Amino acid sequence: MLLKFTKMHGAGNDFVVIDLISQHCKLRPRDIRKLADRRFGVGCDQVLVVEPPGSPDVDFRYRIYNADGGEVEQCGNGARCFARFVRDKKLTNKRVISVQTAAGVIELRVRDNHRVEVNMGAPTLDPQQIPFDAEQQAASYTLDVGDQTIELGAVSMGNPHAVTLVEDVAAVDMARLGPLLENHPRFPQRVNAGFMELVSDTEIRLRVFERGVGETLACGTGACAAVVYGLSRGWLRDTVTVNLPGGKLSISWAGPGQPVIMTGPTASVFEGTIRI
Ligand SMILES: N[C@H](CCC[C@H](N)C(=O)O)C(=O)O
Repeated sequence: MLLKFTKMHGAGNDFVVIDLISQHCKLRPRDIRKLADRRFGVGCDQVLVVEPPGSPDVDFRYRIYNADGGEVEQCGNGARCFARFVRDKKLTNKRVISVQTAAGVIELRVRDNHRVEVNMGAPTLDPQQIPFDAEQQAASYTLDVGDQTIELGAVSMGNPHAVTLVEDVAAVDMARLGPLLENHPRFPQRVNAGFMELVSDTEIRLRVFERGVGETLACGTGACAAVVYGLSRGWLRDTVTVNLPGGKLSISWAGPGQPVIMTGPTASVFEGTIRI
């Protein structure tokens, strides 16, 4: 079957976006892996699938698949690109769009110059919800990772994140530490591994080794998790600029029980069709 797609990115975190409202096909994990393959397919970090709403009180449902073919709960950069996609494709003309994801309903607000603000919902720090194996919830945890002991924060934005404070993100041995953390046995559903460097109490640098993908140029939920951890530790204020290798995101959080608000760019790069 020939499948139409749109190639997009949010701060360099790239996506193949597929409208399964006007097209009808069943995407198996091997189809996702082919779409995401940078040589045998289109190439992307995640595949985003647009579906009709499952209930009358949301505008759309969107499914998120990592490059390894696994479906995941949440994708911050993807949510922004989703909002741009459904408006570019005239599937809606709303500027405030509610979307059902596997982690719950999120609200997208389209701002000027293709920027989108996303209410990502409230973070979870309860280890059982993340999930993360720990006796009890704590401000940080120490983990044996390879031949190192690493202190990190554990946060869920609907998907699991481990955040480590470092002096210099450029010096992180991502190729070695990333996979060790992603597959650490104390994260039973694996984890996205973020490395955060403090620039000031309102600015950080961040690199993320994403579950199911590897290092990406940006990770929206990772940026949210890093700010939640940094603010919880008293290192950050309530609105933070997050500098990622692919671009900048603005993250705001008013504290426990409050939603995290992420604002950032979207880009639509090309359209195509692929034989699946
Ligand atoms: N790799 C993530 C999903 C995509 C998250 C990221 N691309 C974002 O922008 O939030 C996971 O397995 O939970």
